[in-house]
Amino acid sequence: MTTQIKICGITTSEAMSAALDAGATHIGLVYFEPSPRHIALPDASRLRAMARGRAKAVLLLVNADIETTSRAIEAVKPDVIQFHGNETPEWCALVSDQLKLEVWKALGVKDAPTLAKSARYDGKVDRLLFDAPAKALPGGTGTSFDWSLLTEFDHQMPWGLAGGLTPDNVAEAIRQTGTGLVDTSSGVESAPGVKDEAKIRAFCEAVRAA
Ligand SMILES: O=C(O)c1ccccc1NCC(=O)[C@H](O)[C@H](O)COP(=O)(O)O
Repeated sequence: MTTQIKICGITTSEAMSAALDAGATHIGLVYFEPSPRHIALPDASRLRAMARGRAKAVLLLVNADIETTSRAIEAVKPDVIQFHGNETPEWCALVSDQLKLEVWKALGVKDAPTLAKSARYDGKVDRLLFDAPAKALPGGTGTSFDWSLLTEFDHQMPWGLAGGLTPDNVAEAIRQTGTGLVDTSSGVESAPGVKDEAKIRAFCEAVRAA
């Protein structure tokens, strides 16, 4: 099975071109001001247009209110909304039903009980994205969690793996977890928020070789 690749936190057309040319299947655009990867809506819309027909555009929001959520979706017209805060299953389902968008929910995995709680989202979202627990920010932390928790988990719905993935460890992550989608941000950067085109290429090559 081909592993899907999400390169998250794209903020420039150069990084977008590098990710698309390297074969990313999903591009993440972060709309969350505290993040070093935050992007204004007009820029997100312009980058989103570059991805059209080549990769799915994933718009990330964190605990955004209804007005912000609607405004961001209207401006960017993403293929997928990724909720990366404390959004409830009911909120995710509402957005999915009303806006007819693919909805993902990211969850920070601390231990087996926190993973078990992800069942609340079964049937309410299209995919769960298992990430490292929040630090100063809820995502883009550059840290991994204990992948063995996933191998023991009874997955009931599509899911992906995020958190500290790099060109050097992604093959092992795929081997250990059997994930069908990997997501990286810090692991393909030279500094927080600055994407490194060579690392993007290396990451995608490592996934295909896994
Ligand atoms: O990337 C961010 O700055 C960010 C900030 C707030 C919420 C989510 C954020 N990123 C979400 C992602 O999907 C990242 O790719 C994921 O958390 C993995 O990040 P990393 O560990 O840096 O590879």
